[in-house]
Amino acid sequence: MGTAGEPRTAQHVLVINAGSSSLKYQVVDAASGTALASGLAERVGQTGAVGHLRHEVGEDVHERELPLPDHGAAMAAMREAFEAFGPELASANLMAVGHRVVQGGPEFSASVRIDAEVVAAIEDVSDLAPLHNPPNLAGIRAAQATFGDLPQVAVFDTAFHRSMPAHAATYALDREIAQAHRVRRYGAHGTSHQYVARTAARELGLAPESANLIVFHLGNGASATAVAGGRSVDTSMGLTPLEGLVMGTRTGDIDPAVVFHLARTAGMSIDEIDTVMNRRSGLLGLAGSNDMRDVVDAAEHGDDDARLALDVYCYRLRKYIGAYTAALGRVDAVVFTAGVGENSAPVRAGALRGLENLGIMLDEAANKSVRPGAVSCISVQDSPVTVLVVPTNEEWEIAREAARVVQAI
Ligand SMILES: Nc1ncnc2c1ncn2[C@@H]1O[C@H](COP(=O)(O)OP(=O)(O)O)[C@@H](O)[C@H]1O
Ligand SMILES: CC(=O)OP(=O)(O)O
Ligand SMILES: [Mg+2]
Repeated sequence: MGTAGEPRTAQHVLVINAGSSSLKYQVVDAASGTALASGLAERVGQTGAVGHLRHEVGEDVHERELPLPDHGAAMAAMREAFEAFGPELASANLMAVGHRVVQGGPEFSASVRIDAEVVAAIEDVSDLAPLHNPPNLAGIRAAQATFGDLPQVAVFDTAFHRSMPAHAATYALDREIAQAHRVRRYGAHGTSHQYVARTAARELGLAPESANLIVFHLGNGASATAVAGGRSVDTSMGLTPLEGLVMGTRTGDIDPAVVFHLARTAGMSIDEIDTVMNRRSGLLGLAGSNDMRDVVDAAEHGDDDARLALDVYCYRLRKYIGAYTAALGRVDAVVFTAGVGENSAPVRAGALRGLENLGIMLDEAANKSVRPGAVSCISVQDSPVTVLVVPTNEEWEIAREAARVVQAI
């Protein structure tokens, strides 16, 4: 993160990422990526829990407990924190509010200025990202009420993946049913994949239009994207962010018949199965924690459940490397990003184990000495496929998109 107190330009964007029980925010200079302030409101709308707000300006951290019954209250608390601790949030030095929106559906292939029609369209596709879009919309409404004088821009997780060819986006499901209900692969994390792909191409000395990459965004949610010539040509998340890789609490790929089986033989309702597969599975379901640090630690101390969870997680990554190598034909680099991808050497090593025949040769020492926050090359010098760790910066990408949309108007 950069420092406060730099000269004010007209490039400052307030970036909002509203999750189901949280509100993350940053004021970012779209031109430089410098974050002037950032914060996190947690336990939003959780009955019986007291909310928590953490507001950071440079080195200063301000924390506070207070009731946060909804995203409107979180937005108000954020505004109070800016008033008390800075920086000033006047429209004179803020050009836009940029919102992360996970699902843009078939409608949106690029970022847009938010108006009533856009809000209605985001609402219309909420059933395609039931865990993500409703809180994203709550964040938009709260920001409109609080910062009505500023342009608001929606930046969609799905937009980068709209370039996917039909053969990657189409499920072999009854065509009429699929069309009637807009069932196809949409993907997610596109803002991160786009930022990381561009940064990786630069690191490789390639023009973005000529880089072929396999990008792994491994956070709490996790996804892989095959990037050909700078464009997404396949991605592991599908209709919703449940498909694909093993995640903190989500199953990723699973036989859909598991749903019928649990409904018929365990008597579980669709909502119960949804909750199990989205919130109680993945690393949490296999090893008792959704935090990869706990899982690696337990595995290293001989815990068999954690060992298996780690093996399942890494094996899934290896399978996607094989699949996307076939999809791309030529791979310039495999790229790791987000919380797990940037920080976990054992996961990166596990994902790349035994792939020398695909031209992927890890430098074990470089893998173990990756500096947090820096772009690193972790393959041996003559590895045909380069392996990179690239810190993601979704907030900067959202700020750039918001600035671009506002300047184009
Ligand atoms: N040193 C580390 N080793 C392994 N995993 C880590 C480390 N630091 C963070 N993580 C993982 O990163 C995850 C969060 O990643 P992040 O990209 O911040 O996710 P999200 O944006 O989805 O909340 C945590 O759940 C944790 O498992
Ligand atoms: C789409 C998605 O999974 O997002 P997150 O990783 O923020 O949960
Ligand atoms: Mg994230």
